[in-house]
Formats: sequence, structure tokens, C-alpha cells
Amino acid sequence: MTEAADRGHDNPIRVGVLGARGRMGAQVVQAVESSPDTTLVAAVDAGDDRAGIVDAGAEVVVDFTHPDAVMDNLRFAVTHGVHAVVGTTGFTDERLATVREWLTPEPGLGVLIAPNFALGAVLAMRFAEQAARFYPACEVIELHHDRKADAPSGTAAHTARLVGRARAAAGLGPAPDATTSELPGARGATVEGVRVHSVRLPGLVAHEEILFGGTGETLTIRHDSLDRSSFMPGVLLGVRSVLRRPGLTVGLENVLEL
Ligand SMILES: NC(=O)C1=CN([C@@H]2O[C@H](COP(=O)(O)OP(=O)(O)OC[C@H]3O[C@@H](n4cnc5c(N)ncnc54)[C@H](O)[C@@H]3O)[C@@H](O)[C@H]2O)C=CC1
Ligand SMILES: O=C(O)C1=N[C@H](C(=O)O)C[C@H](O)C1
Repeated sequence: MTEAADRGHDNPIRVGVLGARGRMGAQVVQAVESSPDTTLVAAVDAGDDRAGIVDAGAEVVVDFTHPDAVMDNLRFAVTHGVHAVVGTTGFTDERLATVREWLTPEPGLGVLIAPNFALGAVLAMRFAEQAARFYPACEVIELHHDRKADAPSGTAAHTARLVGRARAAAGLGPAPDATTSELPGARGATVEGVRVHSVRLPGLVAHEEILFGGTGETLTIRHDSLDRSSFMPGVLLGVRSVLRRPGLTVGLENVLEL
């Protein structure tokens, strides 16, 4: 994943990282330090003073923190004129509307929020959206490491929303389901009419299956992030592109022009 860079060694993009000591943040710190067109100017985690990001002259802040912390961080970035690339989960339509409001008086500022920065995950979501209208039923299974704070994953929720909206646009009704008796939770959560199931196990990183059922056949689209390095090309692409994408962009697919 590359994008024609107009910033290089002599004028690298000044990047601050929020959540810098976390699983993702630590990798972002390394990726930003290793890339010739970006330079790390601030690494902030819980308990640190995030004013350091502004004092250091960051142009872009990257946030991989926690759903409970991300809105406050984002408001801080926007009110201080810092572009933001956000991987943290927890974005509802209401939260996105709030971010758009914050950006209204800041017409030059860009915020990119992506539920998943891995190329294959973005492609899987797009393929699922394309397949949705052809099948009477779809369910999503996401599988993650046992330290993950939220369920379902942001990616699975986003996938279900995309599939659910594509189904609705195609005039598809509820998926056939004869279940009349169940233990609570046995059929998962429902997002835009699509069932979503969450698995948590040590040893896993981040995985998603989108299963479609039809007449005498099924289609399974599966993506596996086997290592967090899978997210870094997308994060760096986001850092480069957010500088020239004013307003709110949701999803890396818009940057990739899929
Ligand atoms: N969009 C994507 O491609 C990906 C998104 N994620 C999401 O990123 C988020 C973080 O995931 P992990 O790195 O696995 O979590 P983690 O728990 O390993 O790291 C989060 C870090 O943020 C810090 N933190 C919490 N509140 C903070 C605040 N107010 N200011 C600064 N730092 C703060 C914590 O101390 C911790 O070090 C989650 O929402 C996760 O779902 C994770 C992987 C990929
Ligand atoms: O917490 C994680 O690990 C991940 N979070 C994101 C999500 O919730 O979709 C992206 C990826 O699945 C890894």
C-alpha cells in the first residue's frame, strides 16, 4: 500500500501517538520511526500529559487507546488543529455525527477513522458488501485475542452494518431462522439485522469470517491478521493521506479508492 508521498527525509510528517505503550501504539511508534517520510514527535499513554503533542508541533496524531478515551482525545486534537488518524473502536453513528460537528469550524482539518487498517480486512468488508444482495442469509464471526476490551469487534460491527444496509437496499427481508428456543446469547448480537458472534482466545490476533448461505451452497469470506504488523502500512497510508483529506473520512476503503 503506497501513496505518492510529497514529504520525505528533509520534511517528514510530524506524528504524535496516543496509546503509545499499548499493543498497537507501540507498533505505530516503531513504524513512524522507521518510515522515511514520518517522524515521531510525541508518544503519549494514559497518565501522560497529552499537551506534549501540541507542544511538539505534531501535524497528525494517531490514536489507538480505548473506546472510553477516544472521543476526548479526538476533541483535543481537533480543537488544537491537529489532524487525526484513529484506529480505536467504539464509533457509533452518533459519535461520528459529533466528530463532524467538531470539524465544522475547522474546514482544513482531516480526521480518518478506520475500523481496520489491514488491507485484507478492508477488502473482505468490500467483498461482503458486494455479496450481500445475492444471499438470503449472512452471519459474521469475529475471533480475537483474549485481551480485547470490546465485543463485537469494530470491524465486525462495521461489516454487519455494510451487509445489513446492502441487504436492505436490495429489498431483502430478515434472514430465514426457525430458532424458537435459545439460551440468551446463543445466536449472538444483532447489528442492522445481521447476527454477529464473538470468540476470545489466547493465541489469536484478529480474524473475521463472513458467512453467506443460499440454495445448496455457502460462501465464506475470511481474513486473518496473524501479526499487528498487518495494520502498519494502512496506518502510515492514513497518516500521509489525512493531511489532504479535510473533514471526516470513515474507513480506509475511501483512501484506497476501492
Ligand atoms: N483499526 C484497527 O486496525 C485496529 C484497531 N484496534 C483498536 O485499537 C484500540 C487499542 O487496541 P490495543 O492496542 O490492542 O489496546 P491496548 O490496551 O494494548 O493499548 C491501549 C493503550 O492506550 C492507553 N490509553 C488508555 N487511555 C488513554 C488515554 N486517554 N490517553 C492515552 N493513552 C491511553 C492504555 O494505557 C494502553 O497502553 C482498541 O479499540 C482496538 O480495538 C486494534 C488493532 C487494529
Ligand atoms: O482489538 C483488536 O485487536 C482489534 N480491534 C479492531 C476491531 O475491533 O475491529 C481491529 C482488529 O480487529 C483488531
